[in-house]
Amino acid sequence: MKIIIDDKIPYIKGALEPFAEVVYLPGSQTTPEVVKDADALITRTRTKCNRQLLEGSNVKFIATATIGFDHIDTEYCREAGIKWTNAPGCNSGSVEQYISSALAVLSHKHNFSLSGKTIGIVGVGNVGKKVTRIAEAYGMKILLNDPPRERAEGKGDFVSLDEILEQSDIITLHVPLNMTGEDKTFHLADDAFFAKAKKKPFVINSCRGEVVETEALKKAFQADQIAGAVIDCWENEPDIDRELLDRVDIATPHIAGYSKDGKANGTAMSVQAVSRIFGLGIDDWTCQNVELPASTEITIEESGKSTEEVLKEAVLKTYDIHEDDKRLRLSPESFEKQRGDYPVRREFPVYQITLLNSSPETMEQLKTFGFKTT
Ligand SMILES: NC(=O)C1=CN([C@@H]2O[C@H](COP(=O)(O)OP(=O)(O)OC[C@H]3O[C@@H](n4cnc5c(N)ncnc54)[C@H](O)[C@@H]3O)[C@@H](O)[C@H]2O)C=CC1
Ligand SMILES: O=C(O)C(=O)[C@H](O)COP(=O)(O)O
Repeated sequence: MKIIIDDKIPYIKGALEPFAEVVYLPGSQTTPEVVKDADALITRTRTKCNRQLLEGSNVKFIATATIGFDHIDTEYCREAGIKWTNAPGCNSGSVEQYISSALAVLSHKHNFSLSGKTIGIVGVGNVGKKVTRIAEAYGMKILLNDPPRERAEGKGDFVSLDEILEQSDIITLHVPLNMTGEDKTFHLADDAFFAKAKKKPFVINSCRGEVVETEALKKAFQADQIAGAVIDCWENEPDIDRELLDRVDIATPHIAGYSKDGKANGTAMSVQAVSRIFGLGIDDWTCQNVELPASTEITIEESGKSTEEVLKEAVLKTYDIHEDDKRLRLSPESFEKQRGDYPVRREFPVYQITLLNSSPETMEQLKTFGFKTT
């Protein structure tokens, strides 16, 4: 058996070598010639798994170590009898941390409290649910939009996209990239979307670049329809629009999901999937030696601070989104390299917080974020 693995997938070396010939390659070098005699691919968003790559090959199974699977032509795979899987939820905690940090930085930069502001969450799956949790802890009012869930589960608390646009101070997008169909999300944020945004909101896109139409977003800035934007996912990555880069509040190179925890989950889920499909007997394989930051202990003095201030301080001590923003602005041409060389980031549950002069309410909300507390 031969398995081709993207060489930017961490912690995987040695896992499959006892069962197969394993070849590690950059996503860009995963060509039709290379995959011709492979049985399985373990891949990332950078490899388009379509007819052009796969036709006439031996590939029977593709595991992508990511949540999104818009790089897999699922219709072609069905026709060709190629099974595939993604890694649902693997880095949703990382995106939650990214949004927590982005909200903290926006509120500092524009001098407003998150508490009492209305956040519209579009797409309420693994990521959207976690963002709901942290937004509630910050004291925000929540509006949820998810038509597929609404159809399946009933109206419940869901609202229309128009209501989100009319009432939100901040809108954050967490939908998959759907190119067509009833739930199309390609250019979901277009001219009409921004024209309906009544409260001049901040817009956050950490799902897929193509969900927001770049020209429409630039026009929305010019027309003063939005207060600002946070962009992690861009159209035409890695060749991103420089004018947009200059306009947005926070710009990052598609790294919202790049905590080590998220990467390790994606790797483990992919290895386990290959094991199940080919009967390798390592269905419970997990990653070893996931790096920790220099310190996982945080001490915060609560006196004189609101719960929101303490939460923002705690979040920024684990992950300050400014660092990613600075690197991208300094060197937008090295977008892909910055992703490949991404520093160690760990999610909230690895951190122990000591809160001095603590209030029960703040302790409770720190726990909601997933911190260990004393
Ligand atoms: N920037 C990054 O590093 C990362 C980006 N992502 C992106 O975020 C997306 C969401 O991730 P998850 O929440 O884990 O996925 P998920 O599949 O758990 O949830 C997506 C939700 O969006 C809903 N949805 C689908 N079409 C919709 C529409 N037209 N309008 C409103 N809601 C709609 C679905 O019903 C579902 O509840 C992924 O598909 C991926 O593209 C995910 C992880 C990391
Ligand atoms: O999981 C997803 O979906 C993502 O967008 C990933 O964080 C992207 O990771 P790469 O596959 O591009 O490394």
